[in-house]
Amino acid sequence: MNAINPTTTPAWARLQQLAEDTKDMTILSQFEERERFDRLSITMEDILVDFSKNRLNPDILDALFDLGRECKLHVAIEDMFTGKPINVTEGRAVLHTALRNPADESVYLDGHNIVEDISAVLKKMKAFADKIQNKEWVGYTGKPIKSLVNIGIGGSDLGPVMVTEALKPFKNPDIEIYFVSNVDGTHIAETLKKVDPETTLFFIASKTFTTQETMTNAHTARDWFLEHAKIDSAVAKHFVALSTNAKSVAEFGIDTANMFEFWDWVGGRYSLWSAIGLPIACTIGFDNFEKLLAGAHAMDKHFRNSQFDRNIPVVLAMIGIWNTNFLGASSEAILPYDQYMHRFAAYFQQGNMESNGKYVSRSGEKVNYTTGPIIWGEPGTNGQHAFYQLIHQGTHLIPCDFIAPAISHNPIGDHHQKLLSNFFAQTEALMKGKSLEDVKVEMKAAGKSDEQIEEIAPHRVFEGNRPTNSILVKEITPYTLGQLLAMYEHKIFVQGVVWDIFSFDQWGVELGKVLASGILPELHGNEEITAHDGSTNGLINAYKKMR
Ligand SMILES: O=P(O)(O)OC[C@H]1O[C@](O)(CO)[C@@H](O)[C@@H]1O
Repeated sequence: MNAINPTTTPAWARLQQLAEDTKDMTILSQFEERERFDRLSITMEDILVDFSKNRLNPDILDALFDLGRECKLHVAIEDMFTGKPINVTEGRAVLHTALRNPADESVYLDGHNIVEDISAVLKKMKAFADKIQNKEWVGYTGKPIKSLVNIGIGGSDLGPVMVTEALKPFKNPDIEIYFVSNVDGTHIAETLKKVDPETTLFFIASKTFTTQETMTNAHTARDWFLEHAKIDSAVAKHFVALSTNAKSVAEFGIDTANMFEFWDWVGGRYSLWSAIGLPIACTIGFDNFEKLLAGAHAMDKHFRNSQFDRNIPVVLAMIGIWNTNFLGASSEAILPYDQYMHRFAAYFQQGNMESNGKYVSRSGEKVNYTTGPIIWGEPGTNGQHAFYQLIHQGTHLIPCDFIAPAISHNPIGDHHQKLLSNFFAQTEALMKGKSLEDVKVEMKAAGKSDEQIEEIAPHRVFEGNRPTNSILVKEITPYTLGQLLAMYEHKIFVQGVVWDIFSFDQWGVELGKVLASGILPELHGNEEITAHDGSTNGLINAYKKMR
């Protein structure tokens, strides 16, 4: 992969000039072109992506796609799909896309067709998920499994949590699923209160099988289970592992026959498509899990084969780059108008920030431009009553993605129309704003005095011109959710390529882990600690006195 500093490309210089030339351009003025909505929206099957409410004109869009070309984006896309070792700092390929390939489409890595390995694990996952769903997998007292507990963190938690929540309408009503991630004992303690050892199955989900939080929770769960079951052999019926590390799985005491394997070319935050997705398959059924994979595969094909200006992930990525690097945005909000998708933003917080939160370029130098934005968000309409004030009238430019299904899984009265009226109104308000003149006219009509108008009117003005993308989905199903997830994954990938960073490692999380393992033994005794800086020593010693 060629390292290209994007700021050295002709397109970057053009975009800087365009940003200067269009600094007074309003989004609304661009709608004088009647076809703008048709031109700046893309429909793929049951998903409509409208990006017309952005500060874009045709020249800007052209320059953005040129930037992609000048950063060799087309080469990078092929490198990823064909298994080149693009995760350079860890010496690995990045092939989560192969996990959703149809079984008859080969993908070769080091001369070996990995789709065969993937199919074998999927077959094993199907057999297991079917047994859980059909109440054929029984616990040590012969009762079928009713409760699933996934113990994992980061990519071994957030994906399954988000998907099982988003697809709750497809859940088997006889099965409950719980997630334990935090090393705070409260998380496991509160979860264990809700489940019965005779009917509970634990997934120990960890790519490395070394992560402190997961291993600590896994040991606590096993101790709790054995306090009830008393016999070690019962563990086999109640613990399965989802991992790449067979040796550590065996050392923990899980029979490797109960291990569902994945591979080092699956990044943790891209792993819900692998064995890490087993809790999803057990909850919504394997058929639905396959539909999730099929939706993602459809988006993979769209991404790999569509020209840049009709390519949803590329368009979203390049708009994000425009907003970040040329308009000065430093965060992006993801706002699903779907209560079931309440963990969607949290999921892509990891996906995006662990991937593109980097200041070192692929050639090892500190970048001289902004990279990955801060990702955050909550479902609408709750967010409207919490943080939208700042999005409308704050001093930060916060581009937003609004996402909603046209059809609700809970069509009660006019709830859904009210929900969607808010979605549409918010994007309109963010674009149009409200002028001082309009505020004054409105206040006058409401009988306010000139003095009151003078004093209050400025506070009621909305500048508008705030960019949004609107993503309308016919219905949230396993298939369309798979499409949406792959869409954002590829957006992140494209941005990493243009920003010239390595999106598939996460060295930034290591230092804290190492220091914590050094501090842990220092917390055991009561002696005063002096090995650190003044603040850290002070905090440790204060903790020892307080406890
Ligand atoms: O699946 P594992 O190996 O337990 O790792 C969990 C998470 O920890 C990280 O390595 C760092 O936080 C993530 O990338 C990963 O998803």
